[in-house]
Amino acid sequence: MGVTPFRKEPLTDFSQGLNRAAFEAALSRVENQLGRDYPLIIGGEEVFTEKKISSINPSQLDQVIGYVARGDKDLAEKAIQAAVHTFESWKRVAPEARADILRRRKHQFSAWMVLEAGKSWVEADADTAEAIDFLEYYGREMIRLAQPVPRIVIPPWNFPLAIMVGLTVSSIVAGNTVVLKLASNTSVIAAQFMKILNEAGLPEGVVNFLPGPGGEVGEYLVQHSLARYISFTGSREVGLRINELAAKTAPGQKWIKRVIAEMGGKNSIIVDREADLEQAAAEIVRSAFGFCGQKCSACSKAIIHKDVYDTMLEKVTRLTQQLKVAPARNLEIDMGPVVDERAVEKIMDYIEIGKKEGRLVTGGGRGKGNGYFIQPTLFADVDPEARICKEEIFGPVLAFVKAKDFDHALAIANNTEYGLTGSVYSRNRSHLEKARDQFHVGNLYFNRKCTGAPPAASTCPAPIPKPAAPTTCSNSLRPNWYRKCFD
Ligand SMILES: NC(=O)c1ccc[n+]([C@@H]2O[C@H](COP(=O)([O-])OP(=O)(O)OC[C@H]3O[C@@H](n4cnc5c(N)ncnc54)[C@H](O)[C@@H]3O)[C@@H](O)[C@H]2O)c1
Ligand SMILES: N[C@@H](CCC=O)C(=O)O
Repeated sequence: MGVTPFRKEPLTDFSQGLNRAAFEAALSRVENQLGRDYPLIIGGEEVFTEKKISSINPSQLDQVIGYVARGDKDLAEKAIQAAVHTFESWKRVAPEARADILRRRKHQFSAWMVLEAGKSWVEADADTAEAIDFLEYYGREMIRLAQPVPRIVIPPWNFPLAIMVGLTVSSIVAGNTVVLKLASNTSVIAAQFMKILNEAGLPEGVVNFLPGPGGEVGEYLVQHSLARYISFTGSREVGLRINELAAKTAPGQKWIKRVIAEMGGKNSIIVDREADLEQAAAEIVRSAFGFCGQKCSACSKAIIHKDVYDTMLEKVTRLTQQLKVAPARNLEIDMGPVVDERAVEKIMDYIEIGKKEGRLVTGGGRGKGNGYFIQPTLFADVDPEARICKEEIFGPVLAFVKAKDFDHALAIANNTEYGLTGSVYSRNRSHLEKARDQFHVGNLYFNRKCTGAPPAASTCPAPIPKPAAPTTCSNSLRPNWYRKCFD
């Protein structure tokens, strides 16, 4: 049977009153459901536990989003046995991903993300659209995917719908069964998604829902003799630990475990002497401060040709100072809160480091309000060897670095152990060609921001050969692998 071609889910136009009203209504509906209890789901059975994960609204710390049951090693054992048991029947069934069920509740899922993850309306809408894209994409890709096995899926909290859905659905459409070990911060959104899978008619035991601490439940699953495939997205530190643990053979283990680990980034935008500076400035600000810089793809290093450095610094500073930081519940914000207290501490530590390594131009402190707000922060004249130029901060902190020429800019961009995304703004074709060869990243963009990779939809005029994979970014399951385009 033929399938219709993949089409990217359109984003919501919030300038339309009807769309704003529909989103407001979804927020109100979700607010009426706050504070509920959510069970684990193992082999289709709901399991409530004594210990619970309390999920709170990072924009408003006294608001509880929900209480989610907390897995432990015994429950992890049950979940893996359920996945192995169900695998025997599921591997013979070829289901379709039912994107329509999620599409009908689009705003509702986005509303959960506004409240639980602190995403702005626009960022939450894009996350939901990407989740729908993954359902559509993997529904079509199922026949090309690997031999089925029981899988462990470990997503991060920062794309609480899109990445969790992408990792889970890419597994199940190919006939795998899944133990889904969630990030605790955003487990209510995932609990809502479990309801959708149930409604779509997914048999019990195909996806087993297991929130719980990474060090305890995650490591137990990864080391289990029956775990055969681990799909992980998260920090480099945890990804490398999982890779190491999975490489050790457990007693009774028959198969060599396979690990897909998509990890962190330290991403640069290069602005050349000949470039559209207005566009570059606006998009540096979006890439650096959209969702508070809490994207693996976020720009945290702006590398600027010396001839346009002062102009760019002035433009980016002005735009940064205009950003409105406030609770994510309101449409008219540019930045909501960061996700939790740990994130606040880590980011504020980096800001203190930045004060010693560069010149603080704007920001540098906590934002106002009863939430995890941090001001968008810009450091200028940062040395390429500075820590804030090399380490992933995962927050709203941007370093400006001056380059002598284009080759120097590329060398600064590549001066990191990460290799995830990067952009070049230039009108010089030979510089773009050079970047195409020498900029060491997984996703490279020309004259476009470095966040917001579209699943499956390539705008490249022609395919370009794939280079050796960067050491800390394995995107092998991602449909957007190594896209280099002019747009
Ligand atoms: N490359 C990508 O596509 C991509 C996408 C999104 C996020 N990220 C990265 O993810 C990070 C932010 O997400 P995070 O804070 O959730 O990351 P994290 O590594 O702290 O956690 C990711 C997941 O791993 C689990 N975990 C933690 N310790 C574990 C252990 N010892 N064993 C097994 N599982 C364990 C967590 O509970 C969570 O579910 C950033 O570094 C970001 O760059 C990468
Ligand atoms: N898909 C997102 C990155 C996900 C990581 O956090 C982007 O391309 O900006």
